[in-house]
Amino acid sequence: MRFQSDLGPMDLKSNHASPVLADQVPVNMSRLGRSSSLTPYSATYSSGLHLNIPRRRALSGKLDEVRATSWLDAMKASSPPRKKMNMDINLDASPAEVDALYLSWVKIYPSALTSFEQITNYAKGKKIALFLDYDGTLAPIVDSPDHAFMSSDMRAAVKIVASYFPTAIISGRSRDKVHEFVGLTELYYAGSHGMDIIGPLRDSKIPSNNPNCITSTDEQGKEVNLFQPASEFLPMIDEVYRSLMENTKDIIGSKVENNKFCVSVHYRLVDEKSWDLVAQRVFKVLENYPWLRLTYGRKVLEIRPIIDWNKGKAVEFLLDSLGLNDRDDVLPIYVGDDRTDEDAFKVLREGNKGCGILVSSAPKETNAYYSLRDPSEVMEFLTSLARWKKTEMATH
Ligand SMILES: O=P(O)(O)OC[C@H]1O[C@H](O[C@H]2O[C@H](CO)[C@@H](O)[C@H](O)[C@H]2O)[C@H](O)[C@@H](O)[C@@H]1O
Repeated sequence: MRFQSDLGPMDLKSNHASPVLADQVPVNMSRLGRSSSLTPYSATYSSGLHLNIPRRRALSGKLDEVRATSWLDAMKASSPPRKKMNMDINLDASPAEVDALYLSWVKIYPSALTSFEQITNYAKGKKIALFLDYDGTLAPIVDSPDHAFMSSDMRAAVKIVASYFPTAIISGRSRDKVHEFVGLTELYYAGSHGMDIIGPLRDSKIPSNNPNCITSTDEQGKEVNLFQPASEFLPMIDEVYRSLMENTKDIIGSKVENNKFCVSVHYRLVDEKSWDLVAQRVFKVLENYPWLRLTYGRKVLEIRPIIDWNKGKAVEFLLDSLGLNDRDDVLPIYVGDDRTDEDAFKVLREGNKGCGILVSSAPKETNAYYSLRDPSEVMEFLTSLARWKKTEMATH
């Protein structure tokens, strides 16, 4: 299966000249191993997915300076106001130029709504598996992370689509929090960027001796697989959460969120003049935690274990648990809006497995094949998918 845009097969390298900063930046290169009681480990489950702690390289002080500047640039560029677009685009562009840029971008990453027929043509005779990000995808981005509610219409759309296709929510939030927001029991949930997964129980390939994967029961008493590849990091994450709270408490507007296996430091409500202060404080705290790394999302710095695990691996894990991985008769669709969703888009693109749909109203470098402007278009897409399936079932 090969997805193709209106302009022909995707060639990411030639689409955009200047990719944004690489997000997998390990922190505290210089104090490697000083304060951690953890030893490097490598875990695996039998489908061939590996959890590796990457080797660290020493960085000079000069490089550290470059890194800090790059982070500030990245922080400024994340979730840009519409008139500024993002750092791939000329910052001085006028609204008309911005619109023109969007129109040429959407030719490369066509709307999943206007390309709906193309998508359902791929899906004919296949089983769709649906993966949905939460913030910015099912719920609009709002100032306060505690108030990122999804609408009841969106909930109804997710519920109906999940009645036709296996559906999972994959979020950077803690699994409990995102489950609470979504409020549907019929879905699978992966929180902490995939480091906390509740998936289906099957006579799966996961070896029973894998300490990160246990059989558990969900709130309904149903048996499920609980996979927590970063469980060893729990005390460290709690500690760093407290330390970040303490060290940022004087920065007005900053907010630290405990997402169980990762921590978010929000700066959406911080005066832009203090963004470098936020970055400095976060770097300072992380100096003591060589086994944690920093990534970023929409006006948020995210601190997480350095294990080789992400939303892409979570998609593979869930497909595997569902018995749907590496099958020609399966079409996984992943819908997400942020940098961490790119890992999932990449897995689907590289394995020619399925399609990623980026939710964005601004041009962005992406590994997705299609785009949707905002959560309201996501809702329309989900509703259309359910309607299409219903008709297909009635006519076959
Ligand atoms: O993977 P996701 O479900 O997209 O989670 C990523 C982060 O989402 C949340 O932060 C973002 O949404 C907030 C509410 O709209 C917004 O205020 C914030 O600026 C955004 O970055 C969540 O609060 C984070 O913990 C997640 O890491």
